[in-house]
Amino acid sequence: MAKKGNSHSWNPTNSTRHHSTDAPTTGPKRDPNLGTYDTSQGQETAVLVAVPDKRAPEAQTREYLDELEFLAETAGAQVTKRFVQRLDKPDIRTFVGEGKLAEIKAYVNHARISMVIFDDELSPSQLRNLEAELKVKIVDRSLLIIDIFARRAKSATARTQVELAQYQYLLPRLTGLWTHLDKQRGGGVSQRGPGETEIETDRRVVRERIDFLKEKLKDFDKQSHTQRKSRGGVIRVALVGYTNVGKSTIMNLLSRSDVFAENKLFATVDSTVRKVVLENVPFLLSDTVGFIRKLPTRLIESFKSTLDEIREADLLVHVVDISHPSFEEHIAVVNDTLKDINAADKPMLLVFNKIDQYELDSQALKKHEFEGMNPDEDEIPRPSLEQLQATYMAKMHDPVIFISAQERQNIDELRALLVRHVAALHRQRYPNQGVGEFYEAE
Ligand SMILES: Nc1nc2c(ncn2[C@@H]2O[C@H](COP(=O)(O)OP(=O)(O)OP(=O)(O)O)[C@@H](O)[C@H]2O)c(=O)[nH]1
Ligand SMILES: [Mg+2]
Repeated sequence: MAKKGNSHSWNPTNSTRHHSTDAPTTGPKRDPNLGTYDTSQGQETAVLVAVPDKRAPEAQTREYLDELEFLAETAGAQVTKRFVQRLDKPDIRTFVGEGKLAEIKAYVNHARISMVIFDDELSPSQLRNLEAELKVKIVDRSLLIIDIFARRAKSATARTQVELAQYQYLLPRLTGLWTHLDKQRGGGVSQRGPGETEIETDRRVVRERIDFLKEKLKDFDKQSHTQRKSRGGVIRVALVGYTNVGKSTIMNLLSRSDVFAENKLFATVDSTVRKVVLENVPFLLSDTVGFIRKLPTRLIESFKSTLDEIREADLLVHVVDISHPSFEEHIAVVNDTLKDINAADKPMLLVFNKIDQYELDSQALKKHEFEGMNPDEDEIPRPSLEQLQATYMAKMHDPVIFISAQERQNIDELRALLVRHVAALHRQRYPNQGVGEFYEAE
């Protein structure tokens, strides 16, 4: 069953930021092992900063920031303000321009904000400059996502993968922070500041840890490869999709299991595999980590073992949240990520989920229009669910189905669709074995 709205306090143990010799008197506690800080002290207050392209539509900018705010909330931070500056490209030194930075600084000081979150990955030097200027925690999109993953990862493999991503994020950022500290102490550029040796030591420690974690993951890979081989003879289906679209809810529905599902981003980080038998047709169903726009590449790389589940699947079930205004972009992000991990040319079923929510939202919009309130003038009128279905049935190459996992709408049709495709794949792959045989032999 889906658990809605569970709130957990954020408590990542290994947040890889804020490397500094001078521990602040208030704020996050320093991890003595690596000089990193735990960013989970109580409820954090945060502001969001985005630098959209000058031509980006207003509605898109708002949605990107909504998503960043959702990520921040998932990580336990309360967002109190958003700053947007339209530029051709972000400022190379401080991401935003001088004027905007002064505006952010004034607000951060006045409202006693503890963290500034940027909707992009910052370069090590941007990070250092912003930290020197704003004197609060600077978090970029990559770090925010890595921190959420750190909180969610449960299995040994997922935890090792997250730790690898954390150290890889940290490594290029060690220098910057030290140089900044040296300058504060009055050390000139030509002068070798104190800490020069320490940073080399730190770098070495981090590199060694990265090597160690990579080796450890290789061992896990070997183990899971053997495990997967022993599952031979049965078709493997993977649920894929953008984060928070309902993959785990569908997994629970189909396999009658109890996988953690909730209205937060990245509820699932570990992949789960269940054996499902529908109408005597057995297959393995795996629930996987959701995708998101601008997923840090290093995170994808370090999550290789988890993504193998997708790469080795015979059939992908691509779940889409049709009630989300950006669902089309989400489809594109998922398809691009599948390409990145070499899993794009697999047979796919498209499941448009949350039709109940789509209808609810449409009714609410109509009511607004009727009452003469139209808050979004740049918004294009919504097609009806029937119109959408017709469009997508005609437009997509893959089979399409519209469901509500929560309200159990069209679930029998989804099961029938799955059975048909799994049985066909089974006959193709194992021509000498009857579809039910594997199951019966067990
Ligand atoms: N209205 C509505 N909500 C749904 C439906 N299916 C799932 N949800 C809700 O959507 C939220 C996310 O569902 P999950 O199943 O956790 O989504 P997920 O794709 O596994 O998410 P991640 O693991 O975070 O990538 C939960 O609050 C679900 O209860 C649906 O058909 N309609
Ligand atoms: Mg999930």
